[in-house]
Amino acid sequence: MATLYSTTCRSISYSLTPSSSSLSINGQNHQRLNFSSCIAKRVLPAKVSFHSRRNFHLNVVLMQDGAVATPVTPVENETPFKKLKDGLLSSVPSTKEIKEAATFDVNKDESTVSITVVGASGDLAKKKIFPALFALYYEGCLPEHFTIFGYARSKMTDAELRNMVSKTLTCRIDKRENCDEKMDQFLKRCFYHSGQYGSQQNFAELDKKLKEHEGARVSNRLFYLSIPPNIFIDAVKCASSSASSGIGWTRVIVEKPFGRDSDSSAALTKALKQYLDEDQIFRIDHYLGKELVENLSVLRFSNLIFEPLWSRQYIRNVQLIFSEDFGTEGRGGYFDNYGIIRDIMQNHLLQILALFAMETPVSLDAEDIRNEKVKVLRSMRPLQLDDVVVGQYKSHTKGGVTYPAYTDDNTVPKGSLTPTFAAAALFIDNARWDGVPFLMKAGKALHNKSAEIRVQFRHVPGNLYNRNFGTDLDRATNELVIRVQPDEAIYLKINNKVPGLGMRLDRSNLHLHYAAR
Ligand SMILES: NC(=O)C1=CN([C@@H]2O[C@H](COP(=O)(O)OP(=O)(O)OC[C@H]3O[C@@H](n4cnc5c(N)ncnc54)[C@H](OP(=O)(O)O)[C@@H]3O)[C@@H](O)[C@H]2O)C=CC1
Ligand SMILES: O=C1O[C@H](COP(=O)(O)O)[C@@H](O)[C@H](O)[C@H]1O
Repeated sequence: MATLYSTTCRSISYSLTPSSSSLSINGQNHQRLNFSSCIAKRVLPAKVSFHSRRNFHLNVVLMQDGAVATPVTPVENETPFKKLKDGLLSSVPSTKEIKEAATFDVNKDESTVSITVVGASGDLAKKKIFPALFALYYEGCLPEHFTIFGYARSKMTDAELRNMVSKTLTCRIDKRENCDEKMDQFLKRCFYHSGQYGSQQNFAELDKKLKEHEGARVSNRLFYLSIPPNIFIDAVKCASSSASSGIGWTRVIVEKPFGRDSDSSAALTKALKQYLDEDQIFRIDHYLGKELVENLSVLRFSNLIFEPLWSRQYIRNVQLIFSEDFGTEGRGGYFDNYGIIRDIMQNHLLQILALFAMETPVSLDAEDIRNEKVKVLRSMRPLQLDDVVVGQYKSHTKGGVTYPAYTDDNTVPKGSLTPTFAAAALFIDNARWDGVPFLMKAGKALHNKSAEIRVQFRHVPGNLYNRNFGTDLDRATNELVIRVQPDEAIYLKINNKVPGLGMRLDRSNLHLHYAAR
């Protein structure tokens, strides 16, 4: 049993059992969660964009859990690769295309790419960025001449960085050939420089080291900001003044959250633009690169059976669910300033919602998709406090192991009221979705790690078979489940006759299980 408080800090009770949980929003039981005990499969983000002196752009999207890094305004001299397709699978260049383009773009020019992971000692760098860079390397999609630098305040040698990174590298599931050898080669290309994020001198030292590796080649530089947002500007200022490339491009990948609210987001953009042009800034949301999120639009727009059902006429509610089975674990310095709504809902879940609910875009071009997403967002009703529940995880003991409360984390201020759990009912006031609740639920330190989209369809009116189910109408509702992670799957719950004599019905799953493909 966890105690939650609402946004006005009223105490309410929320019961959570290992197999399911039920949450009441607006007096209705909208939420049904099935927590399975699947083991989380680590996933990798990456979308790196290279740009040569000839202004040839290459957006490399390779990872099963890749991120979509998008400059907001289009860049001149666009090639087909430049147009990011905002998470649509069919729009992403194949590995072969990427390799060919990488060879054409970078190697022919004998240019080099230096990737600096700013905040290399942190969670994101360890869990996602280095593994993603290795996966790019493994697939042969990094240019011949590249160097990776970790940059953070922590004191570390190159060898210590390599040791840290090596613990998180994995080979992609189906390709293990030469993996150890490739890892060794990759690690040899990784270096570390310790420095403060606001120190011009420390970035100038980094610049010197980068130059040693780049030699006389055209040097393109990418800075990946894997740091808490409050130090983005310091780092960008120093990187652009003291460590940007003299004769190649310099680009910066910025992680979410892009501010705490509309004003701070605008202020962040304004501040970034003091040092960078818009086409140097790549904002990233790694959920858009997850396989099943990419597949969402394919599922909708290339299967005639789904699109006609995709509206208030047939859909009762849509649930967007994120849960993690671990807490902040030392990330409190960042997390406590943001909370679960800004950490997960406002970006990852909202992007999925927009992709789910948008009208058919004119084309798969990024601008066209963005336009449709914007329409969805503009049609959304401002969230009412009564439609939100927030909570914070407490300490509990399970199987003899005691798990800490959020406020037990040393990096979390004592007495913090920052929510680590939130559930909200959102509404899109347009012709397609009027009255359909989009239920978001996100939490840390819950029973399992998973991310799902659940689409619950309406009851069959006057269902002939009602009595075969008794009065439990929920049991008879069709449900489409898109399991983003772990163990990616799409399944449709249907009612079915139990084979044999008589007329007994049960629920069956029409299943697309990725692991079995
Ligand atoms: N973790 C994740 O899975 C994801 C994170 N993100 C985003 O990535 C960014 C980084 O996240 P994450 O890696 O989790 O963050 P961390 O809290 O792990 O911070 C990264 C590094 O930044 C430095 N740092 C931390 N706090 C401060 C501070 N107050 N002042 C100066 N330096 C600090 C630390 O390095 P040192 O002390 O060595 O300098 C730390 O190792 C955030 O914007 C987050 O939203 C996005 C998607 C997923
Ligand atoms: O953006 C974030 O995402 C991670 C979860 O990402 P996943 O790909 O592992 O599901 C989350 O842990 C982190 O708090 C948040 O900043």
